[in-house]
Amino acid sequence: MVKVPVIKLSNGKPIPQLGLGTWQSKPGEVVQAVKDAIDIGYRHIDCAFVYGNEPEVGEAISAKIAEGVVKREDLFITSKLWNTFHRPDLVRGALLKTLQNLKLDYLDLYLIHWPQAYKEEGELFPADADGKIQFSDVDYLDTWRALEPLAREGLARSLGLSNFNSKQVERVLQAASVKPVVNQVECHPYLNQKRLQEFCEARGIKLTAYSPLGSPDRPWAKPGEPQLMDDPKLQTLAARLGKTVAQILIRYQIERGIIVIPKSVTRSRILSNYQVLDFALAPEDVTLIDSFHCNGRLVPMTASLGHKYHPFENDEF
Ligand SMILES: NC(=O)C1=CN([C@@H]2O[C@H](COP(=O)(O)OP(=O)(O)OC[C@H]3O[C@@H](n4cnc5c(N)ncnc54)[C@H](OP(=O)(O)O)[C@@H]3O)[C@@H](O)[C@H]2O)C=CC1
Ligand SMILES: O=C1CO[C@H](CO)[C@@H](O)[C@@H]1O
Repeated sequence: MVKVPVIKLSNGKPIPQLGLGTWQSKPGEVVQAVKDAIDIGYRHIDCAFVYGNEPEVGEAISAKIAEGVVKREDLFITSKLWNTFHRPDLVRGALLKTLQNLKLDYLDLYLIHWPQAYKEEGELFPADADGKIQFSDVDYLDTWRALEPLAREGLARSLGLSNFNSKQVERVLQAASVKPVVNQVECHPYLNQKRLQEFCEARGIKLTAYSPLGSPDRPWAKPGEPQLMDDPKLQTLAARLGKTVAQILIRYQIERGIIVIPKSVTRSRILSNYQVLDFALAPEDVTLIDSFHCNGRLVPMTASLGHKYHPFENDEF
């Protein structure tokens, strides 16, 4: 099978352009999903503490290393610092906990999951009596400065951001001595992130596309809400090319030089999502898909609207 393209990050480290997402992959399903993915050829797994399944992802990784299918150095493992651990004195412990969960001694990439912090040392979604998330005003620059020594120590080979808007990215770049190399953001045809991609790439930061299939299992989707993969224009294109809509959506990001991390716990889909390496989209098809952009954000993080660092409230991109 054709190999997944590898992108060189601005710090010289390679990242496989296609990875497996793990949000909402239940502990009982994710062990097999990650094992299947590694058997199929995936070498990049996207994790996060808040997904609640790092121990099981780690179990699958350890099993495949023990079987001799892969070596640790063949894998690219990303995880993310959750919002309740932004306070500088909590950052090291959070990373060590993630490493312990994943049974690893280093991560390839550690991201600040969101720029906005939540009240520390309690629930991961600390809510008041009315169900409103309780914020913390820790500045993400202080969080970043706490991450830098951990990268120097080798606990994370690269550092990055997630859900940071262009102004927030710039603010980190101005303060950072270890530069962020990735910004992981929602990205698919309805929200193609063209401006953010251009902005970040001009500054040595690659985008990773999350929810590339439109996250049909997102918990806040309203019943009957149209799904990206059901879009008739995409279905027509997929039929013309003899591919599935999911394959078109994944290949779209590969054509654009964006890293892409579709999630599935279904072996047949994990396989077909990987079978995107032996065909290309014509430039006019990429342009056609680009034209579907409608600022259609599917992960708006409404729970923390009003936070001074909410990335999607005040700034254009
Ligand atoms: N940094 C951040 O804030 C965020 C990061 N992420 C990351 O990005 C990953 C991907 O995004 P996510 O929101 O999960 O959504 P995706 O867009 O990857 O969609 C996942 C859903 O699509 C289904 N699916 C997968 N492949 C196919 C296929 N070939 N045909 C039909 N349906 C398919 C999956 O079902 P099934 O599993 O049942 O097969 C699942 O329901 C996450 O898992 C996570 O790792 C996501 C959101 C936010
Ligand atoms: O990665 C993510 C998916 O789930 C979380 C909510 O539970 C989001 O906050 C986050 O962006």
